[in-house]
Formats: sequence, C-alpha cells, structure tokens
Amino acid sequence: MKVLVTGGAGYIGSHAVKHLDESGHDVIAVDNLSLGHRAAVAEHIPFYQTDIRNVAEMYEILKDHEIECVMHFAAFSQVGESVGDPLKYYDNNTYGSTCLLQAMNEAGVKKLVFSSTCATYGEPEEVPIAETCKQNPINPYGWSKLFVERMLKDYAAANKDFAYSALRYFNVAGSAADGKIGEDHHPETHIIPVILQAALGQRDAITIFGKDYPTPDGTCIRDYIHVEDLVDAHAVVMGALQPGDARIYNLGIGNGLSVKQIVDAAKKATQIDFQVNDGDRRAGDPPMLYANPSKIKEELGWEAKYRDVEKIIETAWRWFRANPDGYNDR
Ligand SMILES: O=c1ccn([C@@H]2O[C@H](COP(=O)(O)OP(=O)(O)O[C@H]3O[C@H](CO)[C@@H](O)[C@H](O)[C@H]3O)[C@@H](O)[C@H]2O)c(=O)[nH]1
Repeated sequence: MKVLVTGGAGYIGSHAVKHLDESGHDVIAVDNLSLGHRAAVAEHIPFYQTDIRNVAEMYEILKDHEIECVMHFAAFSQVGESVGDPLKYYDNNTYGSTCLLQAMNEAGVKKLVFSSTCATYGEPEEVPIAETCKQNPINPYGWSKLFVERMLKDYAAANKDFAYSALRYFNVAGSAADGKIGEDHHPETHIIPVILQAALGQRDAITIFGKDYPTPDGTCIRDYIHVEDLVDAHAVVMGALQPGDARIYNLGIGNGLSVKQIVDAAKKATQIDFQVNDGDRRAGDPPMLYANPSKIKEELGWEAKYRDVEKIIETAWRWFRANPDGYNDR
C-alpha cells in the first residue's frame, strides 16, 4: 500500500517507516523537523520537511504520491508540558489533525490510522482498561487527542467511504531489535531512557516519582509495549481497514508493572547498579494504567510478541550504548 507517515522523524514514526518499508509497503515520511530521528529514515524513502498544518503542501504530497493511507504520528506527547502550555497541544495535535484531514479530504485519501493514547481515559474507573471505559482526560494532552477521535467519528459519519482507526497507546518502549534505530528525546523524561542515561553515567541517579500510591509497592503502574510490536499492530490494522470502518483498539500488553519493577528489570538488563533516589509525586500521574488488550486479539488476531520487559529494555540498551549521544544532530 502507498502510505504516508506523519511524524516520520520521531521515535515511533521512524520505527513505523522502517517496519512498513521492510514489509514491502511504499512509504513516504513527513515531519516538521529535519533533525532527530530523520537520521533513521533510510535514504531511499522520500522525506518532506513539512508541517501538517500546511494544507496546500500536504495536499500536493498526498496527490503526487497517490497516497492510499495516512499513519498519523505527528504530535507533542508530554503531559506536564501540556498542562503549562495547552495551546501548543491544541494547535499542533488537534488543529494539526484537522488540517491533515482537510488535505486528505481534498486529495481523496480514504484511510487513516491515528495515534491516540490511553491518556484519553484519564483516571480510569477500573483496570485493566477496555476500549469501552469512559474517556475523561485529566490533562490537555489527553484532550487534544480525544478531540481528534471525536472529529474522526463525525467526519466518518459524513463520509461513508472513509475508514479510520484510533489506536490508544499505553507506554511505548524499546528500540528496533536490529539496533539500527532507537529513542532520542530532548529533554528526556520517559522512565526507561532516563534509567539508561543513569546506567551510562550521564545522570547521577534516577528519581522515583512517588512511593505512596495505592499500588502494591507504592509506585505507579504502567503497561509497557515494545515499539516494534506497536508499529506492527498499525500495519495489521491498516490492512484490515474497509470503507466505513471505525476501529478503536488499545495497544498494550495487559501487564501492569510498577516503577520499582522497571528499575529492577533495568538493573538486570544492564548489569549496572545505578543509584535510585526517592522523590515526590509528579503532577498529573494516574496511579495505575494498564490495558485490556483482548479486543484487537479477538478481532484481528494480533497480540504483542514482547512479553518480558527485561527484553524490551535490552533492545533500548543496545541502541543507547552504541549511540550515547543519541542522533547527535541537534
Ligand atoms: O524519572 C522518572 C520518570 C518517570 N517516572 C515514573 O515512571 C512512570 C512512567 O513515566 P513516563 O515514562 O514518563 O510515562 P507516562 O507518564 O506514563 O507517559 C506515557 O503515557 C503518556 C500518556 O498517558 C504519554 O503522553 C507519554 O508519552 C507516555 O510515555 C510514571 O509513573 C512516572 O512518574 C519516574 O518515577 N521517574
């Protein structure tokens, strides 16, 4: 299929480009940054440094490449930042998606796989979280994505030949198993890369944000899914899309792990006894988020291959050790 990936120079987008290319799709990448994971996009893949809010330019690219499906990853994704600067999130994530849909509408592109998030559930009434769980975000990031889910629902109702999927990610982690590409955020805030920076000696220690949560060991529980499993699910969902489809799936493995368990797994995976400090809670962190991933398994037969977080961390560690300065192109 002819697929356009937005955010193709980002962490997840670059892994999607690699996976689609390796599985025989005709893929092109768009990103408003030329830096970062741009290095990860192979030479033979067309890359456009364009903002998705530029409807005219996006229209031209979609038309020129006769794109059949868009995978839409381009977004900001830091919860804390969204609380302090909500307009940044509504502009890029929500308005940006409106613009993308306008360009797709004009170019006659009928399929979209949208990167949504478990942050749309807010503080869930029960775990594991099923897709039917009430969506009630507790931060602008979650709202910026939930508005797009709603927009897609309304757009699909008015355009019966349109098909879309909203994939609600839990915690995406790890790097390509072949070690060719990895994860590189500036500044880094995600738990696994932060831990690996401490293991590499780039930080003195890691800080556990809160040990007084209502969880078995007092630290927050999350559901970690390997990035290659995540992008594989996108390809499977894309292949299943038929006109009129609205496919909503959680992407997690259904196994909740505490921050302490992640720290212990990382010590084993790296064989390094880095220093761990106790800190205060981080604002906006729900105590427990993990998926009920059964819907996508029942409907499409898909499930994550990586079940062991130590193995997930090993893939991230391999890339970090080989690339201690990240892509080093900022
Ligand atoms: O130095 C750190 C960093 C994180 N944590 C904790 O580790 C857990 C995971 O944190 P993090 O890796 O930052 O992920 P989340 O905050 O769960 O965010 C994930 O889920 C969000 C939606 O809920 C997305 O926006 C993010 O991109 C995605 O990584 C949380 O309990 C944090 O409090 C620490 O204790 N110390």
